[in-house]
Amino acid sequence: MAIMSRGRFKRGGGGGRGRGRGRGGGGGRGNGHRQFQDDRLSFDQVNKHNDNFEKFYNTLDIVPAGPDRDSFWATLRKELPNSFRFTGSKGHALSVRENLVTRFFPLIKDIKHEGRPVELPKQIPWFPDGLAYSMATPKNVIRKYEPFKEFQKFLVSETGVGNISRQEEVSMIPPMLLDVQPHHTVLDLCAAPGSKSAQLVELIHAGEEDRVDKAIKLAKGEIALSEDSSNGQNMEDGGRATGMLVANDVNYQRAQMLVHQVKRLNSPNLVVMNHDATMFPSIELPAVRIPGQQKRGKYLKFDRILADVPCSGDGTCRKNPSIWKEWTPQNGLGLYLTQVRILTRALQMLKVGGRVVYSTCSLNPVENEAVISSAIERCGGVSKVRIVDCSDKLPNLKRNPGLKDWSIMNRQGTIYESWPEAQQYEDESSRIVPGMFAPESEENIPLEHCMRVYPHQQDTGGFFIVALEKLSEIKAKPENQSKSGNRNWTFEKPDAFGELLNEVSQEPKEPVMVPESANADASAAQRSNAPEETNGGALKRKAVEDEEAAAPKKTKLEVTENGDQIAITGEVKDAAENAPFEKAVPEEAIQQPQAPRKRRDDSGNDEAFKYLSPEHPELVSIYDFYELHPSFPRDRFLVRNPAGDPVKGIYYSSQLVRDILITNENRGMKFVHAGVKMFMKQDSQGQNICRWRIQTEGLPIIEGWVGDGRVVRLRKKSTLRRLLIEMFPKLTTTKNEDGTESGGWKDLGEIGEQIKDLGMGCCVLRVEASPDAGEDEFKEPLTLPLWRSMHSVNLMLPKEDRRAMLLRIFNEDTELINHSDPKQQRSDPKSKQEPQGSIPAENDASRVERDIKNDVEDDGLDDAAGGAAVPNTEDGAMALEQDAVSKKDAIDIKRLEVLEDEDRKIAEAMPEREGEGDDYNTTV
Ligand SMILES: C[S@@+](CC[C@H](N)C(=O)[O-])C[C@H]1O[C@@H](n2cnc3c(N)ncnc32)[C@H](O)[C@@H]1O
Repeated sequence: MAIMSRGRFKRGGGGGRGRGRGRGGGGGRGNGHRQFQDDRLSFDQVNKHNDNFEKFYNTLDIVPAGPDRDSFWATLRKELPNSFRFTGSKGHALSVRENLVTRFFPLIKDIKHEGRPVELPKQIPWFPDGLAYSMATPKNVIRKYEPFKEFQKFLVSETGVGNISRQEEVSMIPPMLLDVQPHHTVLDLCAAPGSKSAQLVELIHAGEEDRVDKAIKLAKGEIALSEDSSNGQNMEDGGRATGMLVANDVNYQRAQMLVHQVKRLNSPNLVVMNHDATMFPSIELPAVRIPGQQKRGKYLKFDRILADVPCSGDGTCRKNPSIWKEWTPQNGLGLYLTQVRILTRALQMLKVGGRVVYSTCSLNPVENEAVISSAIERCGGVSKVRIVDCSDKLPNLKRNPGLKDWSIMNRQGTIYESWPEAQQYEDESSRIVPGMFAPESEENIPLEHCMRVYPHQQDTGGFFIVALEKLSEIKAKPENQSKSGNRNWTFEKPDAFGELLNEVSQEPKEPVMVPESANADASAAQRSNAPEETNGGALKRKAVEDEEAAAPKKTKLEVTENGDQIAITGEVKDAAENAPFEKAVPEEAIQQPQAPRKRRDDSGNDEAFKYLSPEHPELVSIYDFYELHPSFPRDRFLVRNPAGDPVKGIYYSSQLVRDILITNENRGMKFVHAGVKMFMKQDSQGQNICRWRIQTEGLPIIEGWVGDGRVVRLRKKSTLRRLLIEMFPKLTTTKNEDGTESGGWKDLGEIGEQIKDLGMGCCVLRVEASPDAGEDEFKEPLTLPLWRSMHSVNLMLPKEDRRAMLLRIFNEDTELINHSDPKQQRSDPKSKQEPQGSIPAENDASRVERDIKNDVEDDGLDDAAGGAAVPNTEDGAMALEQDAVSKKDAIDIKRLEVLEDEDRKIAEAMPEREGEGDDYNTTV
């Protein structure tokens, strides 16, 4: 039986707040059958013909005429299969997969749809370890066709807790070609809605669970140093991943969706930003002292960058059939310049030796090969930027090489073979420029190393992917001197003298630097900037000035018509003014109408990120109560209010994220998310109770370092089952006639004694596992937060998560019993027995209610909690809060569904193509 692991890094937490509703979940929505028919009809009814679309790609001969081409068009006219992958550590992912195969394959095998037996999900042959599946039955059918109900429930619930990620098959390719390592600094420039960011975060945390386990055992002296055959693993920083993902999107609304998506990954190594990628600001690193010179900062360079750029998306017409009606050549032409700018900026911000993967879900060479050759030209040619030959990567992925030659179609449908031909007929206002055509042969750009994935090759959407490596420092040409911006451009061989000068000017100017202070071992940041080969190595390094450093402009506050104060960064305004064509930068990026409800500081940040001193008394009380091991880092706790006080929540981030947030404070950077919620304030009566309870989100990160005094160990499934079904089971025993005691803690199996002796407050429930587990035991470990009240104990899980776990572990759809609910207590005859001693109201209900309301408001949960009856015990209030969190998730997911499912909403979020008729460029 697969269950959630105790993973340090786990989507949805270590078994906690699963969001069992998943995007596009649809489970539980009424009216399913009618809806099901409607959706199917709309796909079938769309006219899937467009003369220009077909003429353009047939003329380009992207697929040779004959059966191949017929199959290409026929596949494009069919609905897209449903695909998903298993996530988390490999062992864990394999066990969830086993669940799919053993429990659901037999069910699916018997389903008939449209008179034919349904095909079982098939392993995607190119995806590593057989951990991704594709299923011919479209998503809509699975969502709404009654016989799939159980399978859909499984998909939704496993997606919710992060065991499964539902993602288009082709969308899984770009992150796989980035070759991400746990120490890498990674930037996802156009990240919303975030499916590739999720994959990248997983790759950064790959193997972390094992490394941290080992580091904990070492720190606690449970294994000797000699036993630690680290197998070449980097055990730096307690085995934690030292890398970072910066996930960015220019569109505020979509950046918020991105936050929602990636927040669930509970990664302390993640930052979400909201900038225009064409002029993404340079991120400053902490200053270091240079002997005899002034302090100076330097700029973060990335090991890996994903540029999954906005595109016309014609490879997605299986999912977005209205592309058939709306395709025009303008779509691709209009996006070219933005795409070149994004890729050029990516190359500037890349480390030498680092890698950019550029991808689109468009088939149009103007958005693909032309962008690659134009960006390489702008950055100094093939001696500076190399196209990586990935033909030996993902060996089972069928693909075509990139095009070496192509033609351009103008707005009227006229096709040009070359720039001189276009120049003859196109007027000054035309968008067509020399860079849109195939490069000159002297440029020697091996475009065949690009990768084209066509829909008929493995029954997917269409996709373009290429990996680029930076060979040396670059100085990008001004746009008006390059083929993407100069209509009179002609190829000139980079002259050797100019090259030399260029290289000399790029030479590191600085002597060897040393960290500013011992604490400037704060040099996660410095290590992060070390060249690829030496990363993770010495602290001493040479400073490389980022000549292309783009400083974010200071934020200016302007007042809108309705009186709201909004922040306008000069930088975004510049982006708008220099926009390659109208609407290149979404209106809302300039004047963000839905800008955050609370502007919390003057820097333009939606959020304040203030780090606490490791000696802060509240933190000290936490270390003491939870007996936190001294090896757990104490300088990475932050709060999210401008005053920097631990009022409601304490968050945790990685060291590099901390360095970056601190150094870039008040630089006009738009950080919209960072940090994992680790502790929440809980006002509790009773002495010696820590007022900070561990949050499910942060539990996997800290649980291994919590001292034995706050850990309860559970071995039996039956014990967990009881804790899942019963909320707040009483601990007080009942005296029997023969003088013995029963009930209460005595009914809690192997954890009874432990709980009885445990001081009140929050603790860690560690579910122990063994590979040769018996019937009533676990094969995989699991960790959950538990609350010990004076007279009861309770898993801190919302009801929905309890139900999802009961379903997953016990295959049970059981009613929950809430012992803190007076109504349920009345109807439960057991609860009428007089317990030993009286049970006073456990706490001051109004104070707890206020705490919870505050928490709720802090997280924007006010609506979710509104109207719910407030119970009159602390227990009940806690349950209310858990449910409120769960409802808030449901609301977020609803929002996400609306964004994803409604074409119009996506169109609004894709304003660069607004009015151009093509709104679909997401491949999720
Ligand atoms: C193809 S989608 C990205 C899909 C995403 N990588 C994923 O896997 O979920 C393109 C994204 O680029 C964003 N975008 C458009 N122009 C941008 C710009 N100039 N800078 C940054 N992001 C931009 C859009 O808002 C959109 O979310």
